[in-house]
Amino acid sequence: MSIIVGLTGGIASGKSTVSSILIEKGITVIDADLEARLAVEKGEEAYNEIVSHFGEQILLEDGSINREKLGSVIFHNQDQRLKLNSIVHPAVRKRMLMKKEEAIDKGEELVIMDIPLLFESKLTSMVDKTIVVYVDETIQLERLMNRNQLSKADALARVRSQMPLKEKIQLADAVINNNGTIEETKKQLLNILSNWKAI
Ligand SMILES: CC(C)(COP(=O)(O)OP(=O)(O)OC[C@H]1O[C@@H](n2cnc3c(N)ncnc32)[C@H](O)[C@@H]1O)[C@@H](O)C(=O)NCCC(=O)NCCS
Ligand SMILES: Nc1ncnc2c1ncn2[C@@H]1O[C@H](COP(=O)(O)OP(=O)(O)OP(=O)(O)O)[C@@H](O)[C@H]1O
Repeated sequence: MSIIVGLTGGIASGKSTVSSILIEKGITVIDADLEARLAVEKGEEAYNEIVSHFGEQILLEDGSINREKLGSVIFHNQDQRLKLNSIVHPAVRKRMLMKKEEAIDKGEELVIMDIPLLFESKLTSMVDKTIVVYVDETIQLERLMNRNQLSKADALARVRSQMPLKEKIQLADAVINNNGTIEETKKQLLNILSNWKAI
């Protein structure tokens, strides 16, 4: 029997950091951000729909999607964000479910699905248990501004485009507090998984 864990949190709260710890241990992590990138590559259906809705000005010279530009549109405009979600999310869901089935078929005992919008998109039925990676908003903004070279206003717009982390905590089976060091985060993660007898 496989146990499927949904790993979520807020933007820049530390999901990828937690995922890397798991990947190092040889555990399969299915990454929604990665699947979303693949789903909008040139030639994919979602790519064509994005170009027809957002126009060719959303493309780079090589014809691929200018992610920085698309981000600056959708993180400041809810209607455009919902439109992009409606184009990309069905393809992402399909890819994620395929990967999950593959992992189950291989007999993997623990499978992690790293899904930033797990609660917003009501995808909890895809998983058995949920972990939220939490950080205080001040730390979240600092890390996001540093990682993406964003202004405070742009970072705040991205944070505000998601369900507040404090609400996600209420919905989670387990919470990792990632305000501290990565070592502290790792300890919490291993503790949760061993309580669930997942490792
Ligand atoms: C807007 C895009 C082009 C920006 O690309 P960029 O390379 O700068 O960011 P990346 O894809 O790595 O996402 C970074 C983080 O932003 C947040 N985020 C991304 N898309 C959204 C969204 N539609 N709503 C809220 N938060 C989002 C997530 O926390 C994600 O982990 C890209 O995020 C995108 O295509 N988003 C729509 C698909 C989506 O919802 N992806 C999230 C998981 S399915
Ligand atoms: N405990 C920590 N201490 C210091 N820096 C950290 C810690 N955890 C994560 N970071 C840094 O914070 C940033 C955000 O972390 P990470 O990329 O793991 O977040 P994420 O939740 O995967 O983000 P996104 O939603 O954008 O995909 C990264 O630059 C990462 O190196």
